[in-house]
Amino acid sequence: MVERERVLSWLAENVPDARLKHILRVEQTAVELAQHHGLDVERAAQAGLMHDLAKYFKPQRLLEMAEAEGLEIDPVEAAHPHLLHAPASAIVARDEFGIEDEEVLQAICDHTLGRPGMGLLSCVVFLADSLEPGRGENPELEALRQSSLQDLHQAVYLTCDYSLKYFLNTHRLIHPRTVLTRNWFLKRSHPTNSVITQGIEN
Ligand SMILES: Nc1ncnc2c1ncn2[C@@H]1O[C@H](COP(=O)(O)OP(=O)(O)O)[C@@H](O)[C@H]1O
Repeated sequence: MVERERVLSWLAENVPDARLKHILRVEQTAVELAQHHGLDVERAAQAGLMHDLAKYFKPQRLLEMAEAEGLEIDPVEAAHPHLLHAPASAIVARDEFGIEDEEVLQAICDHTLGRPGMGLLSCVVFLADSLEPGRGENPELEALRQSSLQDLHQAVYLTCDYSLKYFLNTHRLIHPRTVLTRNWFLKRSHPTNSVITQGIEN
């Protein structure tokens, strides 16, 4: 088990204070969600604490790490290497802190874009990152927080919808994996609803 103190002192050197506070809120939110849903609290805390290790790495460094790891780089990642901070954080967790738990590493890797079929620990960290209290208070966020307590799968696609609306409204490039994640969890949540799963034909 990695010493939390060692991760915290590494973070203090590598991310600004405001980000450290966000990270601690993500850790706490991930713990609460894991407790609520009967998941492994220790692993949720570990992934939450380490999800943004590489958040402040420079674009060139992120690209080099992704290439060295043999990761496929999507055109949106090539345009915005910052998106690679998620897989890069998993690499740091493994190489700097010796994390070997594949589920923890995967949850760190998928915290920004999700992934179709991702496991419940990944869902918890993905949701904790988007919904931790510092993300603000508005009726939509409050509804997402409620949803995350009721049904993790539903909360994932609703949170993707929330992010996608923001990206559309602000005219940003959208990484296709957010759409794939959203569709997978939407279908998973409504398997028999043909309007949702097949589209509206008329
Ligand atoms: N699906 C996506 N497509 C394009 N950009 C995205 C997508 N998801 C997140 N981003 C962008 O990537 C950056 C990192 O996202 P995130 O890890 O959620 O950041 P933060 O924790 O700083 O809010 C942000 O600048 C965000 O706008």
